[in-house]
Amino acid sequence: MTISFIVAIDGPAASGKGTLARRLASTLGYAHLDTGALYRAVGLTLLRAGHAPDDARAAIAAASALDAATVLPLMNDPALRQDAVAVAASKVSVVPEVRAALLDFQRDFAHRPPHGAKGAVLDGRDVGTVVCPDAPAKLYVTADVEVRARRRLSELRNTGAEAIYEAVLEDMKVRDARDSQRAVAPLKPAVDAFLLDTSMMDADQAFVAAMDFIRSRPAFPDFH
Ligand SMILES: Nc1ncnc2c1ncn2[C@@H]1O[C@H](COP(=O)(O)OP(=O)(O)O)[C@@H](O)[C@H]1O
Ligand SMILES: Nc1ccn([C@@H]2O[C@H](COP(=O)(O)OP(=O)(O)O)[C@@H](O)[C@H]2O)c(=O)n1
Repeated sequence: MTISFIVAIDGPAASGKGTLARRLASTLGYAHLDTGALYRAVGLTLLRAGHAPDDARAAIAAASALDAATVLPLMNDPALRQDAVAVAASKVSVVPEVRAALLDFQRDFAHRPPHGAKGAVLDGRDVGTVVCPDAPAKLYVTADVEVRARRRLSELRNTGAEAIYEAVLEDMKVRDARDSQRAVAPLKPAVDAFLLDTSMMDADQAFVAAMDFIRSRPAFPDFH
């Protein structure tokens, strides 16, 4: 059985992880998992059931109830991209049992990617540090918070949402702080991660830099 080549991409909100991960996965023929969507799915489930996102018991129950059949339809729900759901995700994700309930799904995806893919690209906050600490290619994608807020602002406005820069910036700072200061699986670069600051890079430049890094990894199987 061939070993799945795992690419772990972590970083704060709107740094460009998802854009990069999707493009790397399609170029390499690998499967892609947006791990944030799992936490968003838990947050959205709570909001829709009328629970507060900091209701740990409800969050644990929702995370434990998620399986491939229930999470996949949620992953494509446009409501997942709302900022209120990102905030809810950030609140449920501080609960250790929520993280534990989602861990096997992420690891199974990475090590046995669907459709017989030869590798997997996972993006999130703790992929290179907790989910797949042995991943042969780890990237930490970041950008100045003002740059990220402007990117998230245009992303939200493109979905028709009313968004104000100052509010998006403030929300992002609060969420980044919660993600990096939490006791369990805090957001931080793995010691062996390639640091990619996209503040002055467009998506193409970030992609080229990431591909160069991945190709340089000793375990990277040539692909044609
Ligand atoms: N390098 C980049 N330069 C400019 N805009 C970018 C870049 N990477 C992504 N974007 C845009 O910024 C927004 C957030 O990117 P995304 O990949 O969703 O970030 P993340 O997954 O880290 O939250 C999206 O609208 C995306 O098109
Ligand atoms: N591996 C992950 C991915 C997301 N998350 C949480 O889920 C929230 C939403 O993640 P996301 O990747 O969808 O958020 P953006 O980076 O797209 O803004 C994050 O703010 C984290 O609090 C996490 O704790 N661990």
